Amino acid sequence: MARKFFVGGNWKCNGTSEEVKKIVSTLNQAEVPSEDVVEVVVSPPFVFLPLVKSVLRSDFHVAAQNCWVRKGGAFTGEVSAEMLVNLSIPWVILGHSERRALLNESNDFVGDKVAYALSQGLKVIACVGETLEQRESGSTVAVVAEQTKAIAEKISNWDNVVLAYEPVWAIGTGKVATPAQAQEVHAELRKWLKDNVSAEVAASTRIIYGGISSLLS
Ligand SMILES: O=C(CO)COP(=O)(O)O
Repeated sequence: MARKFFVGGNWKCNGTSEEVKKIVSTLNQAEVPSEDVVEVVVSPPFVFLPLVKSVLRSDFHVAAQNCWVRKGGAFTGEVSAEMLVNLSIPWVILGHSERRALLNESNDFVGDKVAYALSQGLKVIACVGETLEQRESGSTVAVVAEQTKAIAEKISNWDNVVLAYEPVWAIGTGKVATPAQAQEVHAELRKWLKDNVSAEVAASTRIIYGGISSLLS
């Protein structure tokens, strides 16, 4: 079966409620192919999730940008997977490079988060990607494979996972990966899934690119 296209917008830690409403109103007027062809998901900061969900067209969906690694409780400042499910937030981004780098989220921790979020019924956009230093030293494939392995070891069903290849050097830097550079790593990730998970998972898992596209430059 063909993989459905997936387009996501990560709004990061930006926006006011007025700005958020404006962006949603623009998105609501956009002409895009039907939901059967392309899934469109936007990811506002936590506090705007209910607002965005209430005004966003019904064929587009929302994603949280993070969630806690296990059941909620005494974890000040965190938001649990259960809370997202309770508010019918279908998606969550996990393992974003900004959180890996700035908040020291390890491969293991991200793997645990992905497993827990999936166990609660969330769909996960799991991010992997190498730094510029890692790319220049030739370890891109090893780095993304290690990050993917930490997830693969903890989950048994990939149906609700979208793998996002987001090279750190192309995130928020204005630098862009060429389509060929993105495709090369996507192919390696698909091969990794085939060799280490299964041919079915390799064929069905959507792998997307994150970072400013060279198509936009
Ligand atoms: O982080 C991103 C997607 O998750 C993309 O970031 P930029 O658009 O800032 O490069």
